[in-house]
Amino acid sequence: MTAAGKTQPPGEDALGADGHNPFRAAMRRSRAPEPATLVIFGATGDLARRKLLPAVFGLWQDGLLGSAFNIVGVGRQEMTDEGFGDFVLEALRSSKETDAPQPGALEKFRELLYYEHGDFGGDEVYSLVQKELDRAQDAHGGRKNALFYLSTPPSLFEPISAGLGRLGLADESEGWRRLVIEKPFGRDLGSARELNAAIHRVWDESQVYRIDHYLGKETVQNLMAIRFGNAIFEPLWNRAMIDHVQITAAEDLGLEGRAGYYEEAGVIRDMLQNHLLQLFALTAMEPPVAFDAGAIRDEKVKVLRAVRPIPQGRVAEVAAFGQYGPGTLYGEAVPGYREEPGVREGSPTPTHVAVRLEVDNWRWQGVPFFLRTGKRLPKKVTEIAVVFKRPPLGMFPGGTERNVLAFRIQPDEGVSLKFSSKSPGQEMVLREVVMDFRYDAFGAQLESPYSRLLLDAMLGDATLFPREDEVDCAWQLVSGLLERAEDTPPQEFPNYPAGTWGPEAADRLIGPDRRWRRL
Ligand SMILES: NC(=O)C1=CN([C@@H]2O[C@H](COP(=O)(O)OP(=O)(O)OC[C@H]3O[C@@H](n4cnc5c(N)ncnc54)[C@H](OP(=O)(O)O)[C@@H]3O)[C@@H](O)[C@H]2O)C=CC1
Ligand SMILES: O=C1O[C@H](COP(=O)(O)O)[C@@H](O)[C@H](O)[C@H]1O
Repeated sequence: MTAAGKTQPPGEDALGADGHNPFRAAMRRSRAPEPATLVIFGATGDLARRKLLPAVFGLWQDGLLGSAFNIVGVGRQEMTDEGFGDFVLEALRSSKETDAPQPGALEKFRELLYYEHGDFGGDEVYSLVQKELDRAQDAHGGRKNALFYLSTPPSLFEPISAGLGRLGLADESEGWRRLVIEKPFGRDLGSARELNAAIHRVWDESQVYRIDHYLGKETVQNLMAIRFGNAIFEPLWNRAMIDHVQITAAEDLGLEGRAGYYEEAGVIRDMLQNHLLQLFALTAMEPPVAFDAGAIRDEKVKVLRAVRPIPQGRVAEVAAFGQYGPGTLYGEAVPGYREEPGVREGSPTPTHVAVRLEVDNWRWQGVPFFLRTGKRLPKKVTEIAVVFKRPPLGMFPGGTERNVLAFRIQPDEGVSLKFSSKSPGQEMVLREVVMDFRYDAFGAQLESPYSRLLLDAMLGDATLFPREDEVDCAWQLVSGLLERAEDTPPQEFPNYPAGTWGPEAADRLIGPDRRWRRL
C-alpha cells in the first residue's frame, strides 16, 4: 500500500485548470455508447436538478456520450424547449455536483435539450416522446436507441412503464430501449413483486436497470477489485480468520425537507433494504466466475439467500431501532425527528437501525455481520470493516488486539489495515498502528455514482444494477424488521440524541465482547 499522495498513475493528471478531467475521460473513452436519446421522466424534480443533470453534463463534457446524443425532459409542467434549457442551465450552475464547465460548454449542452409535458396516465405524452425519438433519429441517423429514466415519485413507475408499453416504445426493433428505475423499488415484498410483474408485462428483465447509487460509488467497486484482484485477501476471507464484519452508513444530515417521503419510508426502506444489503452482499459473496452482470448478480443472490431469515419473533434478538431526539451537532443545537417540519406528532418512524446478520453457508458460519445506519449521527461516514480474530496466544503485553481491514466508502475514500507493532523502546510492548491507502493518491477526481451508472446503462452493462431476484431477497430479509418497526410503541422513541452514535440497544446488540468502531 502507498502513503497518501505518493501514487500517480503514469502520465495521468488530476483535474485540468479548465475543470476537465482527462484521467476520467481517458479511462473510459473506449466505451462510447451508440447514438441515443436520454428521456428523463420527472426532469424538473430534485434528483434531476441536483444529481442527474450534472452527471449527464459531466459525461458529455468528458466526451463519453458519443457523437450523437440528446436529452428529452418530460414533466407535468408546461414548458418550452427554451424554458427547459434555462431550467437545466440554472440547475447545473447551482448544483455542487457539476464539473467546472469549459468555455462555451453550457451553451453547447443546451442545444441537446428538448422538453415534453403531459399526464403520465394518458397516451398523448408518450406519442410526443415517440416524435422526439423520430426527430433525434433524423438528426443522428442510425437506430432509435432510448434510455428512459424514471425520476418520479414511485407511484408513477408503473403508469409510465405501462404508457411506454402501450405506445410500443419498449419494442427494440428500431433500436435498444432501456428503463432505469429510481429507488425505492416497492415499499415491501408484496408491492415490489407487483411492480416487478407490472414492469415485466412490458419489459424484458434485460432492459430493466434498477438504480442503487451506492453501487456506482468508486470505492464500492474497489471492494471487488481488492477482494478479487489480489492474492492475499481471499484466503483470509472466511470463518477461519474473520471474527465479524461491521458495515456502517452514518449520516449527519436529518430530513432535509423530505418528511413526506421519510415518514412513509423510515430507515429500513431508505437505507437498509437497498444500500446496506448491497454492501453486505458484495462483501460476503463468493468470487464470481466472471466480472459480468450475470455472474456477479448470481453470487449476490446466493449469499442473500444464505442469510438466516429474520421473522418477527427473531427481531428483538438481532436488531435495534432508534429515532433521534433533539441534540447537538457540530456545536449547534438541532431539533429531534419529531420536531422536523412535516413529521407526525409522536411519529414511530425509525431513523436508526442496527442488525446482526448470520450467514448460513460454509464460508461464514459463525461470523456475524453487523450493519448499522442512521440519521443525525456525529458525522457522515460509510465504512466496511472486516475484523479478524485475535491472535491465539497473547505472547506480548498489549498484543491481543484484532486486526481490522477497513474500506472507507466515503469520505476520505481508501482502505486501511490495523495491526499490532512493537512500540519503540527496550520492552516488547505492542501498539496498534494503521497502514493507510487513500484513494486521492490516484490524483483523480472521483466520478459521481450517477455518472457511472448512467453511462453503464447507456452501454447496456447491468453489472452494477440489482436484478429482480436480488431486490426480492432483500425485501424478504427486511420484512420481519418492517413489521416489527411498525409496531414500535411511540413512547420508545426518541431514544438517541441527535449528534450521538445511536441508541444504547445498538451497543448491546454487538457486545459484550465486541464493540462498534469509533469512526
Ligand atoms: N431527491 C433525492 O435525493 C433522491 C431521490 N430518489 C428517488 O428519485 C425519484 C425522484 O425524486 P425527487 O426528484 O426527489 O422527487 P420530486 O418530488 O422532486 O419530483 C420528481 C418529479 O416528478 C414530478 N411529479 C411529481 N408528482 C407528479 C405527478 N403526480 N404527475 C406527474 N409528475 C409528477 C415532479 O414534477 P414537478 O416538478 O411538477 O413537481 C418532478 O418532475 C423518487 O423515486 C425518489 O425516491 C432517490 C434517491 C435520492
Ligand atoms: O438513497 C439515499 O441515500 C442518501 C445517502 O446517500 P449518500 O450517497 O449521501 O451516502 C440518504 O441521505 C437518503 O436518505 C437516501 O434516500
